[in-house]
Amino acid sequence: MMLTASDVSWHLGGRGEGRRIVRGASLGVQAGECVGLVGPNGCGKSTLLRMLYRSLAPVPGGQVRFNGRDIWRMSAREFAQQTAVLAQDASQGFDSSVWDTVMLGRLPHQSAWAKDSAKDKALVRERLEQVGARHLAGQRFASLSGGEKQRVLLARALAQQPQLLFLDEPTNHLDIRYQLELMHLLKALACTVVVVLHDLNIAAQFCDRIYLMQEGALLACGAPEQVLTPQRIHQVFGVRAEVDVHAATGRPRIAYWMEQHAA
Ligand SMILES: Nc1ncnc2c1ncn2[C@@H]1O[C@H](COP(=O)(O)OP(=O)(O)OP(=O)(O)O)[C@@H](O)[C@H]1O
Repeated sequence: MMLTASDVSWHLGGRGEGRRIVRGASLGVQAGECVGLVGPNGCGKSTLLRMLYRSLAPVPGGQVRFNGRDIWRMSAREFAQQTAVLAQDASQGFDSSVWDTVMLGRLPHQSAWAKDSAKDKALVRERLEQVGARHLAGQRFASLSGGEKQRVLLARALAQQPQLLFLDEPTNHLDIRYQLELMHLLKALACTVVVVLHDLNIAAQFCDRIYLMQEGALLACGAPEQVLTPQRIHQVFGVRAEVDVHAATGRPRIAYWMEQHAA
C-alpha cells in the first residue's frame, strides 16, 4: 500500500466530549489507483482528506503512513516532494502571474535561493499546456475565472511531480467538457490519486475504488458498482436512485430523484 490510514479520528474540542467529525476511519490506497471519497455535505470528507495530506493531525488519534512511513515523521518538504494537493477553494490569496503561481509547484524540489532551472521552466510550460492554460501564462492569477483558476492550480500541483495527488472537489467551477478532460488527465498521469467528489457519475466513471462516507465514518469501500447501489445511495443521501451500465463508457450510470417527484 502506498498510503494507509489506521483508525484516524478528528474530534472538535479535542480528546473530551467534542463533536466527532471523523470517526475511526481506516483506508488504503495502492500505487496507480484512482480512489474516490464520496458522501453528503458535511460528513467529514475534507477533514479526512486533510489528515491524509498532512494538513491536519488526527485527534484524539490514528496514524497515516505514506510508503510505510508515518507522515508526521516526515518533514513538510519531504512530504511535498512526493505528494501534491489541489484543495477546495484554494484559489484565494495568489497575487502573482499564472506562470509564477505554477512555478510555486517546483519549490519543494528547489534549494534555497536557487533560480528556476531550465527543467523547472520546461515543466511549468508542459503542465500549463496539459491543462489547456498555456495562453494564460502572462495573466494575473487573480483575474482568472473560477474554472481557469482551478486548471492553473492543477498545473501547479502537477508541476510538483507528485507520486500521489490529493484533490478536493476538483471539478468545482469547471464546465462539463473540462470536468471530463480533467478526470481523463488524472487517469492518464503516472500518479496515484485520492479525490473527493460530489458527482457520483464522475466518481463511477473514473474511480477504481470508492470510499463512501456518512456522519464521519467510512461506510463502504469497493469498486463503483459495489458501492454505489440504489440502496446505499438512498441510505446515505436520502434520494431514490437507479443504476445501470452506460453503453459508451461501460461504467455505472446513476439517475436520482426525490420521492415526491416520482410519477
Ligand atoms: N475547524 C473546524 N471548526 C469547526 N467545525 C469544523 C471544522 N472543520 C470541519 N468542521 C465541521 O465538520 C463537518 C465536516 O466538514 P468537512 O468539510 O470535512 O465536510 P465535507 O464532507 O467535506 O463537506 P462538503 O461536502 O460540504 O464539502 C462540518 O459540519 C464542518 O462544519
